[in-house]
Amino acid sequence: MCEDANAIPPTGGFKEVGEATNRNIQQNPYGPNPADFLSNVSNFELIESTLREGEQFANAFFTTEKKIEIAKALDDFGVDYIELTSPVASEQSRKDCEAICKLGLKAKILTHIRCHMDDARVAVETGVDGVDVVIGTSQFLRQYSHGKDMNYIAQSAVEVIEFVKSKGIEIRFSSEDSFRSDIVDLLNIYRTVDKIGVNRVGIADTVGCANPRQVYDLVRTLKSVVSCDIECHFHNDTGCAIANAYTALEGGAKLIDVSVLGIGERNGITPLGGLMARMIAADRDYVLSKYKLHKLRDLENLVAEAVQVNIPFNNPITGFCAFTHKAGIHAKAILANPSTYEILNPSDFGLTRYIHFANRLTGWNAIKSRVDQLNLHLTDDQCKEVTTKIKKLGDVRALNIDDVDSIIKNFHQDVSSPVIMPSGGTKFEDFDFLDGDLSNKRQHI
Ligand SMILES: CC(=O)SCCNC(=O)CCNC(=O)[C@H](O)C(C)(C)COP(=O)(O)OP(=O)(O)OC[C@H]1O[C@@H](n2cnc3c(N)ncnc32)[C@H](O)[C@@H]1OP(=O)(O)O
Ligand SMILES: O=C(O)CCC(=O)C(=O)O
Ligand SMILES: [Zn+2]
Repeated sequence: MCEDANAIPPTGGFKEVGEATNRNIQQNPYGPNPADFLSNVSNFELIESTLREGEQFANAFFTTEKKIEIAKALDDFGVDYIELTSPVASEQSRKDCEAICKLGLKAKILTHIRCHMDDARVAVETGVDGVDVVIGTSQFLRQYSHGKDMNYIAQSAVEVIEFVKSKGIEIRFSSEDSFRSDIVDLLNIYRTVDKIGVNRVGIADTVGCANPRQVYDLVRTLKSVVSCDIECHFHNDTGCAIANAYTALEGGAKLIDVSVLGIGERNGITPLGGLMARMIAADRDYVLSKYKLHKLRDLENLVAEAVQVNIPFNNPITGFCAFTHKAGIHAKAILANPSTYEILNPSDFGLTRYIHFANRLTGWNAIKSRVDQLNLHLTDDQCKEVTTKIKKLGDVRALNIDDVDSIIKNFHQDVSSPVIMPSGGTKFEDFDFLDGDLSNKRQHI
């Protein structure tokens, strides 16, 4: 049976291509597409917004101490930027921003403000490394939020950007609700702010309406009119936040906004963990060189506890069954080579895989590996026979690991010292020992 995930060759499961030389070239089919010549899939950065967008999550209330703990954990994980709530949101928000700036973290600290000089004046005094400025450009927001036209937006953007730049700190300009904004308006405003030396421009899918093709097209178009970096922010209302982030990088965006578990307004934004899952499939070396992935689970637990939610069962990487294999066909192949049914290697995240064999979908290969683990000796035919018994009980009720182990041990005992019945047959005590809870049904391999 397979030892652990470290036994998988790093390129396990990938196609070998290239016959021109004697060497076979290993190519990752899930990596950057050479046709995306502007792609930043292997060169992306993270703007971590748990302490800004995440604070807008319905359940979030972060004390100063909790913010500091989260900021330190994010920094330790290796995020490039940490974005904080606007210092004009409240007195405590400003003080917290100043306190986090004083921590001396490796990550650059940003604060997020409206496109207004009143906010900018406060922001630059907090000690941040950069300011993220945003203003709505869609008809909806222009009419119902701030009520300003594109000329006014351009003027105030230039004023705020020049002011922040004069303080020697980074400045990003973003249009809110970009995907429901007029493309000509968007390109004009981005061209204007790029000309005056903004560090980054941002695209925001504020309502989560965009799909990956729209994202790719907008990023590619924007890339052709600005020379600065492009940052993207995706809400997850229609379930595209991770896919949109990936496609944005393919199109040439450089920075992606994320939050731990995706917490944010409504159902949130691109989750840090989910994006890590996507990116490690694309470029494992790059991701491992930058981010301490084995800290992900603790980081998610920290934030989940702070905002009083559970880690979703189907969360990428850290969902309780993210590396659990159940059906017999899967289990057999996984035991032979985990790459058969895993695109991610759990050991990259400090995690382990499991075979769930205590159920009626199990197969004799999984049971045989359990027999081996129990240090018992049964022939293949005997393993098949005991598997039939396990499946039979599995048809009656949910099983746990003790159920299966008891069936195996009894079977083993009987075949080792058979009870001779009057008819000359062999009797097995089948299921009379079965009891216990239904937890712990998994076999760790
Ligand atoms: C999509 C996003 O997530 S953007 C980030 C959202 N973040 C926040 O809202 C931070 C927390 N917010 C707050 O604490 C408050 O909303 C504050 C302090 C920013 C403003 O509070 P108030 O002055 O009481 O205004 P209120 O919240 O009711 O309305 C927002 C105001 O900002 C204006 N505004 C909204 N967006 C922008 C913008 N991008 N640039 C400039 N002004 C804006 C609105 O016109 C409105 O102004 P009004 O006073 O003329 O009505
Ligand atoms: O500043 C940004 O780019 C995004 C702001 C935001 O949270 C949003 O538009 O959803
Ligand atoms: Zn948002």
